[in-house]
Amino acid sequence: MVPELQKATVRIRQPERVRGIIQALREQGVAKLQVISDFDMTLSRFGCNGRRCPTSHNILDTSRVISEDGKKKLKDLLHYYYPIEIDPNRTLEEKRPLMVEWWTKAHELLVQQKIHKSDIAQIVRESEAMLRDGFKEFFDQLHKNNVPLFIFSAGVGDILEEIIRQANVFYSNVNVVSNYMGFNDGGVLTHFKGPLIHTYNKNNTVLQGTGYFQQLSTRTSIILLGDSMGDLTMADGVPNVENILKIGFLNDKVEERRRKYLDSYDIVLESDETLDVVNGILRYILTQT
Ligand SMILES: Nc1ccn([C@@H]2O[C@H](COP(=O)(O)O)[C@@H](O)[C@H]2O)c(=O)n1
Repeated sequence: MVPELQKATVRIRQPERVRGIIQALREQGVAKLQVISDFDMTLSRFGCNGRRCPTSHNILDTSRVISEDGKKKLKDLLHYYYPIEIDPNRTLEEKRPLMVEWWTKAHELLVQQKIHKSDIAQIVRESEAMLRDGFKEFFDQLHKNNVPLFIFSAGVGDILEEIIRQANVFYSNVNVVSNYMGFNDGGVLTHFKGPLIHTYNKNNTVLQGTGYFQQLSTRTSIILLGDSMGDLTMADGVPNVENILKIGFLNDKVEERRRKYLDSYDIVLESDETLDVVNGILRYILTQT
């Protein structure tokens, strides 16, 4: 069916169920399909040559437009809050207020840096941002088949859009909801536009008023791509879901988090820096029989 599912990085708790969902997605056809994806560490790489790749926040935090003092403070926040974000022993209820705290403090520090809108393209060009191997085939397949791709990100929208633009895959079928920067008339960052999106509120509550999923009410087949427990709720606002395939990238603390990921995602990809499996599934679904 999908040869890529034999890769050593693939783990599936219920293979028969997964086969059934993939078959149903194919039978329902391309006209009913939409893809909902996280960005950081899902469409972008987690690591490269033994080093961590930056998130959209990290790209900004470590860039030349941030003062040394600002960089230190942002790094301290990361070192304090990231272990909390990925801690498998804390509940989502415990994590939520702490994530709001992290994002709020980080955004306040960024606003103090007087970042210019016109610097963003260069900041991204100079960064180590990397999309996962196979990204071109992924974006191209969806675009050619008019399949909507909804990127739901707790990162920085302006940065991630620029990454996708510089990779030449920001096609008309791509829609992004994320934390966007607000600039004054002089092009200087003054605030982040609301509602604040963090790892654990990626659901309908922050999509109120966008009408995005309502416009796609005939797209009842879903492929969801994520890398955290928070990403599992990204499709909650989609009306009348018929079939949903949840694919999770397990990037960090693999052994500790494996059980939770296997219980929550249909397919778990362990330390896999590619989109091979996703592309294989899309090829199978999008191939007309
Ligand atoms: N100041 C921050 C805040 C968050 N992050 C990381 O960005 C990721 C974005 O969230 P997604 O759920 O959309 O992937 C998140 O995993 C945080 O670790 C950051 O680096 N700096």
